[in-house]
Amino acid sequence: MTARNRRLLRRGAPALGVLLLALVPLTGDIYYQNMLIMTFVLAVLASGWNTMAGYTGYVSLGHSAFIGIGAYTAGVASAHWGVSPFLVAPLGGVAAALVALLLSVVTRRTRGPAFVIVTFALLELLGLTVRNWTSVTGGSKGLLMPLPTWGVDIQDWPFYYTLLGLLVLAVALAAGIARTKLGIGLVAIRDDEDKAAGIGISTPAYKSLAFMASAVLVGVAGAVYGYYVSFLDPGAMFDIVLSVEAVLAALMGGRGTVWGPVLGAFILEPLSEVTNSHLGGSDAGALRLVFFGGLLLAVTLLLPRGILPQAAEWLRRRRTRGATSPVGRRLADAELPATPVMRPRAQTEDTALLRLTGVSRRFGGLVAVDDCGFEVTRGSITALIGPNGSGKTTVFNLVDGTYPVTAGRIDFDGRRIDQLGPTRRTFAGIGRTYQLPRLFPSLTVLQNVAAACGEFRPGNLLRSAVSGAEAARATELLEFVGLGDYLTARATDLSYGQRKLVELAQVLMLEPQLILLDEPCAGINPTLIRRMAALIQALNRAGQTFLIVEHDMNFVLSLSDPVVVLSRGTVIAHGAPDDISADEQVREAYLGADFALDAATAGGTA
Ligand SMILES: Nc1ncnc2c1ncn2[C@@H]1O[C@H](COP(=O)(O)OP(=O)(O)OP(=O)(O)O)[C@@H](O)[C@H]1O
Repeated sequence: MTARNRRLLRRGAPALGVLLLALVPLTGDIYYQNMLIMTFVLAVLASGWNTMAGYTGYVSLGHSAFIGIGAYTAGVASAHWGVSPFLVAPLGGVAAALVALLLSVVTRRTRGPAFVIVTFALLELLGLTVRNWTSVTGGSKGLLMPLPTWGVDIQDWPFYYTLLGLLVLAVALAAGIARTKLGIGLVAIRDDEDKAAGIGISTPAYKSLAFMASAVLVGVAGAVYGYYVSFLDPGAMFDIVLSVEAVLAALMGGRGTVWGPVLGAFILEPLSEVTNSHLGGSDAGALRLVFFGGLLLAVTLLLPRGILPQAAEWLRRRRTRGATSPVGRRLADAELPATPVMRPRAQTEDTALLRLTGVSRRFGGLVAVDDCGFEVTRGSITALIGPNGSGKTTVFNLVDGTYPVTAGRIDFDGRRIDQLGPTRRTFAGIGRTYQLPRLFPSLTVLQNVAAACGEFRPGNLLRSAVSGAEAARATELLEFVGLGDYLTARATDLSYGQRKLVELAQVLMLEPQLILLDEPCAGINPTLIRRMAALIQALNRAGQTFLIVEHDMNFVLSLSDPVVVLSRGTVIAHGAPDDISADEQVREAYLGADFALDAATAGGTA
């Protein structure tokens, strides 16, 4: 299929689907009309859940709480003001979004299973509140909604078309988010939240926006749904089964995709109807829960990625069958392209860009860094070397804000930074790579680089994820590190060494003043080591400051000046490479008595 036909199909199929759905009520079949109304509610709920769990990675088991919030907000408001619930339905969306905002603030440091439990608790808490706030909500007796004001001849059409409209909006919102910088940031958070914070993604703001987006339309749909069922019962409005169905729909169709949750809802709701009509008696509720729990288990085991991603993978394999992957090609030992121009930053008078003074870090009884102090001069390539476990990576983690210091202070560019969070240190001008590269596996190489942001500009969040000057810059940086041919490759398809180069390009995207490189040569082949050395030198000639941790002594001693040596978390030597390699204490603690610098293999840099 040509790209044009694919585009046509992508736009035409949804339009045709909406048109067909719009025609259903005209057939006059009440059974299917009601089934579709419930399907729309589930699809909006599943789509909202997907924005929180599929895009952002925060799995909620209480998402149906937003249905209840919307329904009760509209029910109480319409009773109070004596107006149609349709008119106050948007208030249901506002209330749901505000609760979602509160949830994002309360759970700022809560991840994984703890977050799941919080969302379940939220659902229970709201149900309890509604049950006990009798004067406003009617308590356990429930709340009667006003009767519809239209004639029986048009049946439930107003509910049907409003919910269909909400479903279209939900899909448009999910698709819109996926295309923006916000969306790419959410996927980065899902893949590796700490790393995302380290490349300048303001995770609290992104998560708050995502949570609100995941709740707002669910709240409006809840208001319409409440009016449709005509009676608000706390048990039904804050029902865990509805949450489980939404999770199941999204997982079945494809978590993290735009259409997966909708597809899942259109499969699941008819199934639910069947179980409803066949599972009667007093145990019907429990049996349905067991049925959907079992289905959830089956989907997780048999279709872990969901129908749409699995189908897309199958198509991709078919398309690329027999083709050789460009990713396996050896990087040429070619000339480097021109060094990218870095944005000049205002500088202070201080010649030391980074200064650690009396810094210590304990992990329980273990002192990983002990009264450590050294400076990184502007424009230098400073090496930080020392035996395994001497505290080098911990120093990096203290400088970039991954860990707080136990004692001492860290100054960067003339100001104290040890109280700042990781993202603010990134904005201050510190960029960092990792011993084991940490790229976002769900993003392409270009997206990985473009996701990095050196400052927070709220206006940017709704801009296209990878476009304009930013895309051009990310491409330029990838070409500079030698990976211009791999822009659309998945980060996970690259070799280990190539990932290290992408991570360097990602850091350069931040236009940092200081780059911390954690073992840039570990596990990569000699060609890439030479390329890495050439890149570092070219960037340094253009004014870039580096602090490098590395065990390849030929590489690091030929590249750096000065060299700082750590042993047991303390600086034991500091000086020029020749002095360091001749230092008795350093030889004894790290280099070995017979150490000699091999200029011929020194990263090709000698
Ligand atoms: N999060 C942590 N919790 C507990 N102990 C830690 C933690 N991080 C580091 N350590 C300990 O701190 C000490 C220093 O570790 P660190 O990784 O900083 O050493 P390193 O010099 O980078 O070692 P290598 O050269 O092997 O990478 C080690 O004993 C390590 O086990």
